Amino acid sequence: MEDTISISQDVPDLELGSYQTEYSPSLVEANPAEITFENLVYSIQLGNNKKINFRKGKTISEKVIIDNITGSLRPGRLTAIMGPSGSGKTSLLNLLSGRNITGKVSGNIWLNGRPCEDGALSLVSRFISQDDVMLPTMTVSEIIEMAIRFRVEGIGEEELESRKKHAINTLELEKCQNTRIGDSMDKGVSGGERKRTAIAMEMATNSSVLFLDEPTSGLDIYTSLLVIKLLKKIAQSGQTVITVIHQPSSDIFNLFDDVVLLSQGKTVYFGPQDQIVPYFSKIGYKCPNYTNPADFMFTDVLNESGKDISPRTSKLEFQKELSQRLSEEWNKSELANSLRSRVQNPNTSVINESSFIDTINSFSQFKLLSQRAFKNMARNKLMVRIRVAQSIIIGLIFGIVFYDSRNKSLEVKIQNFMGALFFSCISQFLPVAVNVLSTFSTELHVVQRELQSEYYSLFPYFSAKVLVEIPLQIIGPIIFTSISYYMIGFRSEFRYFAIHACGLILLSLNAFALGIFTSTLFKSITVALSFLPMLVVIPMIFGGFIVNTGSMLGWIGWLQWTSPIKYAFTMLTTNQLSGFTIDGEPVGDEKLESLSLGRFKIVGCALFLLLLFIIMIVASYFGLLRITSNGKLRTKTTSTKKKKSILLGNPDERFIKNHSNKF
Ligand SMILES: Nc1ncnc2c1ncn2[C@@H]1O[C@H](COP(=O)(O)OP(=O)(O)OP(=O)(O)O)[C@@H](O)[C@H]1O
Repeated sequence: MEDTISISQDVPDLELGSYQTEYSPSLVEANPAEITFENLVYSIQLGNNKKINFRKGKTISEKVIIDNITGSLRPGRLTAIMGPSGSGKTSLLNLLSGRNITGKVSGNIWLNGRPCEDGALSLVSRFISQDDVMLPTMTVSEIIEMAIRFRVEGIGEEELESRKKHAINTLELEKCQNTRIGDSMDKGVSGGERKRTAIAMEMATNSSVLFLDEPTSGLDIYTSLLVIKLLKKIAQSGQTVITVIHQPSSDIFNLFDDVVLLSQGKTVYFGPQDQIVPYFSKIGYKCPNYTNPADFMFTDVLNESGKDISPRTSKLEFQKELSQRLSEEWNKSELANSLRSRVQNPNTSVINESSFIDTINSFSQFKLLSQRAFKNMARNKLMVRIRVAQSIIIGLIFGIVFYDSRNKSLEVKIQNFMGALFFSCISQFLPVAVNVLSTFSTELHVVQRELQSEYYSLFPYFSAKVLVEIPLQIIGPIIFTSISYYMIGFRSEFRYFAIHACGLILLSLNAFALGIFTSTLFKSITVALSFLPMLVVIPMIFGGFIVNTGSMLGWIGWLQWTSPIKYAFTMLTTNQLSGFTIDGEPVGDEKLESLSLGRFKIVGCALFLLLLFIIMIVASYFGLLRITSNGKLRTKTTSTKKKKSILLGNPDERFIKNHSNKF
């Protein structure tokens, strides 16, 4: 291994710091990958927020975000995508990597000449997004370790430790490696440390292509330089590295091999970094000596003072005209011609299996995710304590309010029993659904990000989540029943107690599934929380206590059979009243009949509760699938197997003619 890193002949000799002797990004030999694309257009429908162009009197229903971009991103080179805010940098990165796409896409993308405009690039690339959400209960070291374990099947402890150490040292995370990520309520690592952890997660494993969306935002100048130098080193190891960057310092700017400059979704420059100043000088924008070229581009080129623009022109129109003019200049240039010719003659070297991002098998994913979920739950003490405290406090309140109802007069006893049974059901339904909804919605952001990065797939995650949460949904009703049951004075034999607890456990599981399902219906937790009462009120009304379900109109009465509260209430009531006699009078059965709870008894109701739970869990899974696959490119070839076979196959016909000797 080298002792020092020589960045490049033509960049300043910058000190890399101590990490350079320890870190080698070439953990796995990268397959050279050239990404070429032609006439890429990405537009979105404006939906209800249609924009009216008053001057022309037309309604614009479509916004063009990426406007006809052609280019090539080469292996062994570090490419920066730059441009003013809103110019389409992130959209271009997403489009190329096949992530977060919600609009219409046209044009072609190739990897070594193989078509991959259907998001196939995600199979060979890692993506470090701006959004660095992570599980707040995990430490920096655990997060990096988890990322490696998800990527490398059966990794040995020694290799794991060495990769983790490399990543931690490289991103200078030693000081905070045992600190939890934290969140707004429970402060953990700083913003910059969190960002570096997100980068370290992806850097601990290798691939042919690395996309980064503003990896230096929130970092100080020193750390930003450190990160870009690391990217340079990774590029030099043969990978194709593409990063979106905002206002780089001149030291950082000089480290880039290629620069893509965008304005209003159009290409203004796409070529070698060292040609950008001569190019703009040639078209009339001379960069003064000792000025950071990046600053010059932003202030003098992309925002030139509008001296030759009519005063009546709005800023937006001025920007549009300027972008149009600069992009026309670009299209006429020699550099653009050579870029187009490169796109027509790409590197067509063979792509092999080792280029694909590794993920461990589904069973290993499930095991890892279960361990993580257990750890997360154990550390999320507040939520566990709230759930246990809720059961204790509500159990005590019920016990006190309905205390010793067994020894009251018959009317009072029946009235108290009914009230206690119904509200026991409510107490194990409503709070559970709300708790699950609020905690799961927060976790969902992390899961979405990890699914997008393809650490694991949804099924192992979901199975692990359900498996780990079930014990908590069982403990709550058991605590509640243990406290309240005998205080209220329900039937004393153990089997009645057990049936009572079982009914509440099944109901609590239904509430858990409803909470997850509701969180998959909406993107915003606020909207989901506002919608939840409706999903809870209906089962309550049809629960068999508030309204006599036998007296309901037929066309609406069927709703009672969708209410888990109804089944649990019927189960609990039948358990207490069935066969209950006073002086040989079947008082209990008469009361049961008058309630018109239907023909299902204890076992039938338990089975229906189980069935509703399964239906709701399956619905939650598909709900999750819907929201987590939102934004992935969905076009003609959707299956991963098919995408892989295209990448492993021959290049596009048009390149075979040009490159008959290249593969
Ligand atoms: N799904 C979408 N719906 C509506 N507008 C969108 C959508 N995606 C992108 N845009 C718009 O497209 C433009 C480009 O967005 P993009 O995020 O790519 O810009 P950017 O150059 O990365 O900006 P920044 O530097 O501020 O992150 C913006 O005007 C943005 O509002």
